[in-house]
Amino acid sequence: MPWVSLSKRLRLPGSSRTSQAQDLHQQLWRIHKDEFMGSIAIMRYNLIQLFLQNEQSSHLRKMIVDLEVPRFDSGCQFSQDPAISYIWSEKNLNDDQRRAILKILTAKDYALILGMPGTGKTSTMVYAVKALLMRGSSILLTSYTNSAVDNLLLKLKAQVSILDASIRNLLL
Ligand SMILES: Nc1ncnc2c1ncn2[C@@H]1O[C@H](COP(=O)(O)OP(=O)(O)OP(=O)(O)O)[C@@H](O)[C@H]1O
Repeated sequence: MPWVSLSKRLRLPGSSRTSQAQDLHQQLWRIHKDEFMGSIAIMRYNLIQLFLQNEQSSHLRKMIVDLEVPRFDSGCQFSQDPAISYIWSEKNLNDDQRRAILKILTAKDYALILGMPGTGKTSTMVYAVKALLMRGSSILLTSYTNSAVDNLLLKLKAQVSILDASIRNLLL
C-alpha cells in the first residue's frame, strides 16, 4: 500500500491559496511502498470479516472466539478412503503419529496437533501432506518461522519420488 510523505502540512493555517499552490509545487514528493501497513490492512480486513453477520463468519467465530471444540467424522469408511488406508499401511509412522494424521483426515473443521520439540511433528506433517494430496486437497503450509517451512519442504522433497508431478515441480 503506497503512502506519501510531506515535510509540511498540505493546509498551512493562515496561508493563502496561491502561496499554498506554490508551496505544493516546491515540495519534494516521495511515494513509499509500505509492506508493513499492507499486511496490517489484510489482518484488519480478515478480523472485520470474522464479525460479519453471515453463516460462514458465525461458524468461524464459534471456533476462533468461542473456542468450540473441533468435530471429527466418526462414520468415515476407512477402507474406501485411499488416504486413510495409506496412513494405516505407512511403516515409518509410530502409533501416535498415525493417530494424529487420522485426526487430521477426519476433522470436520480443524485439528490441533501438539508435540514437544523433536517428537516428530514435522515428519507427521510430511505424511499428512502426502495423504491429503491423495485426496486432491489444496494445502497451505505456513509457520511462524521460515526455517520450519524449509524443514518440512526438505523432508517432503526427500519423498519426492512418490509425490505427484505438480508438487515435485514446486519443490525442485
Ligand atoms: N516414527 C519415527 N520413527 C523414527 N524416527 C522418527 C519418527 N518420526 C520422527 N523421527 C525422527 O525424529 C527426529 C525429530 O523429528 P521431527 O523433526 O519430525 O520432530 P519435530 O517435532 O518437528 O521437531 P522440532 O520440534 O524440533 O521442529 C528426526 O530425526 C526424525 O527423522
